[in-house]
Amino acid sequence: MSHAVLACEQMAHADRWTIENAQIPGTTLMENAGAAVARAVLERFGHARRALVLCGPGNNGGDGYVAARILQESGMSVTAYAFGTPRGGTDAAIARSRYSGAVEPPEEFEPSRDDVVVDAIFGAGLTRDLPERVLVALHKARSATCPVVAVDLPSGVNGDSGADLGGALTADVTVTFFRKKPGHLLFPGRQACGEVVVADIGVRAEALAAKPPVIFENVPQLWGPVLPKPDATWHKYSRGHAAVFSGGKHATGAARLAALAAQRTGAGAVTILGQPDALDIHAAHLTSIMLRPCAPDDSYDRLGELKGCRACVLGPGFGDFTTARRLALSILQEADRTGLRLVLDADGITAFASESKALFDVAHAVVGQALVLTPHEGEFGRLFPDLAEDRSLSKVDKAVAAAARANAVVLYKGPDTVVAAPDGRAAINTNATSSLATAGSGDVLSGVIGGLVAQGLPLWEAACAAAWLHGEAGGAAGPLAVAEDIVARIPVAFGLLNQGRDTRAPWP
Ligand SMILES: NC(=O)C1=CN([C@@H]2O[C@H](COP(=O)(O)OP(=O)(O)OC[C@H]3O[C@@H](n4cnc5c(N)ncnc54)[C@H](OP(=O)(O)O)[C@@H]3O)[C@@H](O)[C@H]2O)[C@@H](O)CC1
Ligand SMILES: Nc1ncnc2c1ncn2[C@@H]1O[C@H](COP(=O)(O)OP(=O)(O)O)[C@@H](O)[C@H]1O
Ligand SMILES: [K+]
Repeated sequence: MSHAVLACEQMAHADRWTIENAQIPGTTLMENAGAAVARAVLERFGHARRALVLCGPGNNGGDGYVAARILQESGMSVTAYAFGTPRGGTDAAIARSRYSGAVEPPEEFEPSRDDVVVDAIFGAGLTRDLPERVLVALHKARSATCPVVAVDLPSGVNGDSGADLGGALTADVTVTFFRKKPGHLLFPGRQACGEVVVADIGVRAEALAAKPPVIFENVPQLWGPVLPKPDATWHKYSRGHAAVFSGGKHATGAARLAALAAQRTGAGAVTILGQPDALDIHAAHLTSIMLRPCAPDDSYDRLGELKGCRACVLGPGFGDFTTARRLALSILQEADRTGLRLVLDADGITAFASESKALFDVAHAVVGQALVLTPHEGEFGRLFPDLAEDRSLSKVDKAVAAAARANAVVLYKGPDTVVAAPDGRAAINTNATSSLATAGSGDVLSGVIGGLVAQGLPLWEAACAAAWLHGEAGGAAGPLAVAEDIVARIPVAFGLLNQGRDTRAPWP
């Protein structure tokens, strides 16, 4: 199955391309779409007393009328409810005319618990808030607590952003066509969709050749091929050396979590840099991680003394904004010479809240890329306030714009983490669990990224892989996981990949 995700506009283009170039009529695509919806209803809710099909005026409603016809032919008791009339001559009007069963006005819609509701009011063509009569019907369906099958998207969910324009139902199943859209993966859309079934309706993949997709669901196919492969000639430094900057003596835990995570991710050597009193605390907790003193006014050249160090993590528990800015800027200024890459997280991001231009300027001066930013919602707003506030942008749009502005890979955290690259690629992570919502979990993630970058992974792939592994480890650690448990499960997550046992995301 393809893991490309299409914007609604790209989907409409693929539909048109298929109709024009593959000579497949729009009515055939609609037949196939409606048949896929009917199949989902029959497979899951074929025992329902009645199928009540809510049909809008556009092609989404057209799919609904096709499904209504097929459900009726299969012996179910079916009633359609018309929310507007398809324009004459459209595919939807043809679908409407081929359905010979009952069509009632919305006011007649009275669902009960034993029914199944098919929501085919609006899909990709949703342009404005839902009209009152639609809201009333959706409210009735919600109150009836009957199962809901949504066509393409629950009506009210924006296919590009996942925003709920108001009142969308929470479906049990959403049947979409050809490829997923961002709205299926971004919250709150993801929650409204329930299980997402992607149906092949005959739309041709060649339709995407001229402009290949740049948004993906974050699955191992994206980055599996660049994961480090064991090599018999390895030594610890050639495997990859990562450095983590520690906070002061009362804030050492975050750096320790990041360092342990980098180590569990496969970095052959990990060093924590910090002030001597902080290192004393680390020394009491750590064995195989190296410690190296580094005073606030030390030149960053100390990093140059770290053999083969390719990645450093700056920010978790760091506390000192002035030093964070000085270190980050000097690491980036020297990045072309040293090859060192910077994962800037937490306090390292906040340190640039009112001085982001200085960071972006040095990041742009690097040949290639040297910076990964890992903001959560609050940190994102500190670095990119205008993007954060722009309600016309989806989370993917925001992350992509931020990545281009900062010349950085931006991993925008949350239950629907988006990883964007300056060239416009974006992956939406779906392999995560709410057990990751625990203090220190983000520190673990920055360490996983640092560990993968230290092993030579390109930055976007490293961040995507890290989001996936972090989610997998969090899942393995269970609902009451604490950050230490997530670190401990990273090898389990890796093992799953290496053994190709992950059935949700087939290994290439
Ligand atoms: N060949 C294809 O393309 C295929 C497409 N397929 C299916 O088509 C769906 C997309 O179809 P679509 O473009 O017709 O949009 P759709 O979601 O039905 O809504 C448009 C209608 O609703 C109206 N309207 C919108 N918002 C409104 C609001 N808030 N309140 C009130 N009215 C509102 C809008 O009116 P207008 O804005 O023009 O005034 C227009 O009349 C897609 O999701 C998939 O299910 C499949 O069959 C496979 C083949
Ligand atoms: N409900 C959730 N579902 C999935 N992932 C989550 C959820 N809540 C938080 N996360 C993930 O957990 C991590 C939390 O990071 P962060 O907010 O920086 O925490 P901390 O600063 O305490 O380490 C992020 O990777 C985020 O994407
Ligand atoms: K719908």
